[in-house]
Amino acid sequence: MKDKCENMQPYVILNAAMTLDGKIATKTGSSEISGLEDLKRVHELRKEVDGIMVGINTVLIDDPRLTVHKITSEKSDNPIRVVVDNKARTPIESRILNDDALTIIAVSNKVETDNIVFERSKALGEKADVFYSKDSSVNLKELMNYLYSKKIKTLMLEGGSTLNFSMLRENLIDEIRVCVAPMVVGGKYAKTLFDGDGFDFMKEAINLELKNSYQLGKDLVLEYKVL
Ligand SMILES: NC(=O)C1=CN([C@@H]2O[C@H](COP(=O)(O)OP(=O)(O)OC[C@H]3O[C@@H](n4cnc5c(N)ncnc54)[C@H](O)[C@@H]3O)[C@@H](O)[C@H]2O)C=CC1
Ligand SMILES: Nc1nc(O)c(N)c(N[C@@H]2O[C@H](COP(=O)(O)O)[C@@H](O)[C@H]2O)n1
Repeated sequence: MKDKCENMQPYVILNAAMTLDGKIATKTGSSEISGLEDLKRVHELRKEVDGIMVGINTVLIDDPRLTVHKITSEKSDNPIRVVVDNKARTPIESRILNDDALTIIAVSNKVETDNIVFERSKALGEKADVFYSKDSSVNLKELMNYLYSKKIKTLMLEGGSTLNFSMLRENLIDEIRVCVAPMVVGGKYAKTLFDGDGFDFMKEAINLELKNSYQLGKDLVLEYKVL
């Protein structure tokens, strides 16, 4: 993986699993999509990177560990975990705050005006490193520079769809690796690989180049470079 030292930003790989109809979770938040072989691939990637990042909704819905636990590993293999969490809503008892790895919680400038957010960020500071953004929604470029300064040279982005789109729109994603499972769930309220506001016109679309594709068990893995 290349070092993006010229921008002082980590090299970012978005990894996700989706159904053939592009959903990364059902409308109720159920998201067990990858087969066992793909989960092993995901954990090999977690072992390879310096950091792993998710949005706060993913923490609230999945309570993920974001450690390397589906393959043989040691604690030192776990990447630094990062949560993009405007209002410091990460529950203190959540698994992402356990002792398995360091965690960084990125909060917005709401800590300056909202006392409850300030108190929550202070409590989170007991268990994690808190990054304070200057903007009302975490400034992702600023955050990438901060993560790079913390020696995170490679970062795995693990969703959800809102954060995925913000990172894509800000041109912060270098690669997309997606597992397409042979299932269809439908539903206009089910999360897709990229949600957020979306673009208005096709000419604004982010272009990709397919670099690799292969079958893993029943799943298909597609690897793209973001152009
Ligand atoms: N199948 C898969 O590979 C994966 C599925 N998921 C699923 O995705 C769903 C959660 O996705 P979402 O609801 O879209 O939430 P999300 O996990 O993307 O979190 C979005 C939230 O992050 C916060 N945020 C702060 N600054 C932000 C910024 N600059 N840009 C964007 N967000 C910012 C906001 O509060 C925003 O609402 C869950 O159901 C989870 O299971 C999540 C990861 C992987
Ligand atoms: N690659 C992949 N395949 C799936 O089927 C998934 N549901 C996910 N979800 C991501 O993994 C997180 C759970 O991590 P832990 O096992 O608890 O460490 C979940 O929050 C999503 O980010 N990914």
